[in-house]
Amino acid sequence: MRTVEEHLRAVLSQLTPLPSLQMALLESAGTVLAEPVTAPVSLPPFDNSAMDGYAVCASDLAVLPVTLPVVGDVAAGDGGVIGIRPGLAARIMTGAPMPGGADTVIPVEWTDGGAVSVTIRQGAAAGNYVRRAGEDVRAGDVVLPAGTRLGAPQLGMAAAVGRAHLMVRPRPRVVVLSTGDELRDPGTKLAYGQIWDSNSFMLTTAVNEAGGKGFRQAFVGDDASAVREVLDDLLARADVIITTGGVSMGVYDVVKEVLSGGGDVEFQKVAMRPGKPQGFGLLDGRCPIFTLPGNPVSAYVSFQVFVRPALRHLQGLPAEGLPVVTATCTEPLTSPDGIEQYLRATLTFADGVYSVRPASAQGSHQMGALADANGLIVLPREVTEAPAGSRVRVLKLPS
Ligand SMILES: Nc1nc2c(c(=O)[nH]1)N[C@H]1C(S)=C(S)[C@@H](COP(=O)(O)OP(=O)(O)OC[C@H]3O[C@@H](n4cnc5c(N)ncnc54)[C@H](O)[C@@H]3O)O[C@H]1N2
Ligand code: MOO
Ligand SMILES: [Mg+2]
Repeated sequence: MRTVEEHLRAVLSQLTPLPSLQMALLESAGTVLAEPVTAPVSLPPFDNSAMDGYAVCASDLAVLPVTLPVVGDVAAGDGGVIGIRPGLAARIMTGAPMPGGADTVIPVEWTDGGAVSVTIRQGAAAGNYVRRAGEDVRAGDVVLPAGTRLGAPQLGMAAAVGRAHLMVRPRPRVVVLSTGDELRDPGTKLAYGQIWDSNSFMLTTAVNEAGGKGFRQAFVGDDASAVREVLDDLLARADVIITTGGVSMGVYDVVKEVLSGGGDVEFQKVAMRPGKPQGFGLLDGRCPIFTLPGNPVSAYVSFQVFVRPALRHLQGLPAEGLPVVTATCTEPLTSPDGIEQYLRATLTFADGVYSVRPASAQGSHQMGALADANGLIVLPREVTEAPAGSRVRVLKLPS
C-alpha cells in the first residue's frame, strides 16, 4: 500500500498549472493572479477632503469663533479647483480636491454651515481631515503580487488602480460524476435498494469551496460503455474529472474496469481510513481524473487530502491541504497500525486552546457525523493509541 504522502506526490507530479489568460475584472473573481499588479498612479491621486465642510488655512483658526467669506464650492470630481488664501474659506465635499492654498478641513458640524460666509466654532491643526496624495499607495508600488487569489478586496484594489483586465490562472473546471445503479436524483421517489445520489452534490460544492469551478454531471449506472461514453464527452469541457464509486473489489465496480484497460489511470490502495481505494491518472493522456471511493465520507476525505492540493497546484499555488491546528483530544483514540486515520470531530476554541471531540459514528457511510463535524483528527500511520488529553493534529473543515 502507498502512504498518503506517496500518493499525493504521485498525483502532483503529473499535474502542470493551467495556462494563464487575460480576463475581464469581474470574470476573474476567485482566480489567481499570474502577474504582479502595479499602481500606475498614486492613491489618492491628489490631496482631498475626508469630510463635508470647509477648506481653510489653519493660520485663521488661532482665535475662535472666526467668520470667513466662502469663495465657492468644491465637489468630488471637480477638475477646475478654486484657490484660497488666509482670510478665505471654500465649501468642500468628501473626496473633493483641496483648493490651492488651503491646508485644513473643518467639518460642517463645527460651523454654522453658511454658504456665503461661515462661522467656525472649533479649530484644528494644519492637515486636519486632509487625505494626502499617495498616503494609500505610491505610483510604482506592487499592490497585488502574482499568486494572489482574487477575492473582493483584491478585485477592488485592481479596479482602484485602473485595471479592467488581469492575467490570471483560471479556476479549474471540475466535473463530478457519481456512478452506481442504485443512485437516483434527490427529489424523486426511491424503490427498495435505491438511494439518493449525495456524492456529486457534496463534491461539486467542495470543488467550489477549494477555488475550482464545480459542475455536477449527475450519475451514470454501473455499465461500462455508459461510463466510457460520459467520460469521453466530459473530456471536451473539463480541466479535471472526479468520479465516485466503482473502484473497489465488487463485480459491478466498472470505473476500475473501464479505466484500468487503457493504462491512463492507476488504481492504488492507500494506507488511510477512510479512503483506501484510490485511482488517479490522465484521461486520454491529458485530463486529470480522480476516481474516488463511493462511500460518501471516503469520497469527502479523499477530496480534501488529494484533490484540494491538486486544484491549488493547477492554479499555480502551493499544493496545500486544509489548515491544520493542534488540539487536545477529549476521548481516548485507537487506530490500526500502518494506517493514517481521519476521524470526524468537533473542534472548539476556548481560553486560547483548541479541544477536539471525535464523533461516535466513524463509518465511511455515515454522513450524519460528517455533516455535524467541523474538523478531521489525523492519526499518523505509526500511532495506534492516543489517550484522552493527547495533543492531536486536526484539519479544519471549510465553514
Ligand atoms: N471486498 C472488499 N470490499 C470492499 C473493500 C475492500 O477492500 N474489499 N473496500 C471497501 C472500502 S474501504 C470502500 S471505501 C468501498 C469503495 O467502494 P467503491 O468505490 O467500489 O464504491 P461503490 O461500491 O460503488 O459504493 C460504495 C458505497 O457507497 C455508496 N455510494 C456510491 N456512490 C454514492 C453516491 N453518489 N451517493 C451516495 N452514496 C453512494 C454505495 O451505495 C455503497 O454503499 O468499498 C468497500 N468494499
Ligand atoms: O476506505 Mo473506505 O474508503 O474506508 O470506507
Ligand atoms: Mg464497490
